[in-house]
Amino acid sequence: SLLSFGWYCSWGKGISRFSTAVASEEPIVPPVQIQDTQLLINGQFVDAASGKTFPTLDPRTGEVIAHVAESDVEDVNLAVSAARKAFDEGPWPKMTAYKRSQIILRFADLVEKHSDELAALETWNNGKTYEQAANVDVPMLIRIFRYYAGWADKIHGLTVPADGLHHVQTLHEPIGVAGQIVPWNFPLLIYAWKVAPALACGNTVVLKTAEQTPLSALYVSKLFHEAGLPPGVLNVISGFGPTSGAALASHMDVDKLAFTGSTETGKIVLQLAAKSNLKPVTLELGGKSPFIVCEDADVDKAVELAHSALFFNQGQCCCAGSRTFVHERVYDEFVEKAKARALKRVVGDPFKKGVEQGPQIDSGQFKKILKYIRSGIESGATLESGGERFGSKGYYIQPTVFSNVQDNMLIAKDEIFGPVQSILKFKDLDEVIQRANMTRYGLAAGVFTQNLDTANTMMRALRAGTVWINCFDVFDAAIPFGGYKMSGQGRVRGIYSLSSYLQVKAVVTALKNPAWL
Ligand SMILES: NC(=O)c1ccc[n+]([C@@H]2O[C@H](COP(=O)([O-])OP(=O)(O)OC[C@H]3O[C@@H](n4cnc5c(N)ncnc54)[C@H](O)[C@@H]3O)[C@@H](O)[C@H]2O)c1
Repeated sequence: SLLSFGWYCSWGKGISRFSTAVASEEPIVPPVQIQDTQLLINGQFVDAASGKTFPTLDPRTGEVIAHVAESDVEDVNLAVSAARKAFDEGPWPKMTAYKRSQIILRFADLVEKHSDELAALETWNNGKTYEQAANVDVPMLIRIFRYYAGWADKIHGLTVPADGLHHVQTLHEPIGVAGQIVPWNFPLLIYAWKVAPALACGNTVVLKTAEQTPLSALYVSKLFHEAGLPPGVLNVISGFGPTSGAALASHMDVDKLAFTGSTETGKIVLQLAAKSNLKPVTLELGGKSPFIVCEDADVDKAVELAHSALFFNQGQCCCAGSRTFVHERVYDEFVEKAKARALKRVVGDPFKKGVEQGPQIDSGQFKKILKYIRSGIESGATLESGGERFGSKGYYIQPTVFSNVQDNMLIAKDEIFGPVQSILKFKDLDEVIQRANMTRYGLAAGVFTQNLDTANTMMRALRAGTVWINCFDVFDAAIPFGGYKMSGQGRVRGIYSLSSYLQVKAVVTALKNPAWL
């Protein structure tokens, strides 16, 4: 399907020229019309109650793509009451699980049909490469919805052998209205991680998109209604965190809150939930994940994986392998090759075939990343490649590699969320385990070794929600994902996500004659 876009290959020939000059070329015109810019409440697209809108920008240029309705407290109230009514009175939680799963499957089929447009919209609004949006983000969204559609009719309780004259059973019921707040780095993928399990379990949803990337969630949610989703079951609002997001987190009629974003905002929403109705909260937050290359690792493979572990999605991944620990025996070779690989990385218009890296999401992130790069230089790390903006337009940053990074430098401690690789040297396993764990985060870790004993030790010793061994960024629908420590609470994906969208009700019935229990 990539080749079906004539424009996609129209720049022709070599991609090498793009690695030096993006600014001199006009951005490729995305092959998609923007239709949905209002709030989706109770199955209808509506303006914000205030009539306010805000611009959503193209990260390639900083120019306005569209003006989008800006929700605030009043709109959140409307969306929550639509979701409440759909839960309390509507058909969704009461229909057979099989029927729910059929609607979700129909939705996945519709997304598949529209996947080219959807990928283009995601690239336009986010800056990620079209190749990634089309081959990773959209197919994964489809896969996640099909996976949870499969769960819908396999959720059931237990019969419990309690002491005494009682028949005891548990009912696994939907929790009610789920409030969901998502970030901008994987707008569609994180939408899927949140919406799919919530709906499969029979809940209703109010989802607030990130202010940088409101468009793709509106597009797919319209398709959901075409697939037969009853009105009010899935409400999608665009808007800002401190207004709309905070109103959702503190709403008395929201029964559960799921948040993905920064650790700082995670703390805020947890407080808002506690101060209002004590709604349970799941949090997927930031990370500073170690990627550990042991002395026996295949260096070429490790270089390539370490490169993609950090630079994938412009370095804007919560689980980015942002501390590359390399054993001293292979360190020099690794640094040379990591630098060479970064210098080869193709930066340019994300719609162009062969481009590996597009722009960062916005000017705030762009400036923050450049500041961290300056801090790396000032604190004495060795700048091996990159270090500056790329081109003169938009939010592109050169693939940047630092070696000689020390644990106490800011670039080794803070989540940079950009294309900046920090390479640190280590001597032995106990030392690297201790240093890898010396962080407030605990989202993921990568280990590169051919020694089974080393792998077994590391997988147990590393305090992280995911340990990838000789691989990285494997995001299957069935694999649970979440953080230790300040990287979050709870898990998304897989069977583990279901429990955060279910209540367990114990039903105890007195028995007259226990003989047949
Ligand atoms: N662990 C994961 O699965 C995962 C996945 C993706 C991103 N992330 C993290 O997300 C962060 C990047 O995303 P971001 O910059 O959009 O994060 P952010 O915390 O600034 O924003 C995330 C969402 O929270 C909303 N928000 C902001 N302030 C709020 C408030 N006071 N009340 C309620 N909602 C509020 C925003 O509008 C947005 O929708 C990174 O730290 C990254 O590691 C984590």
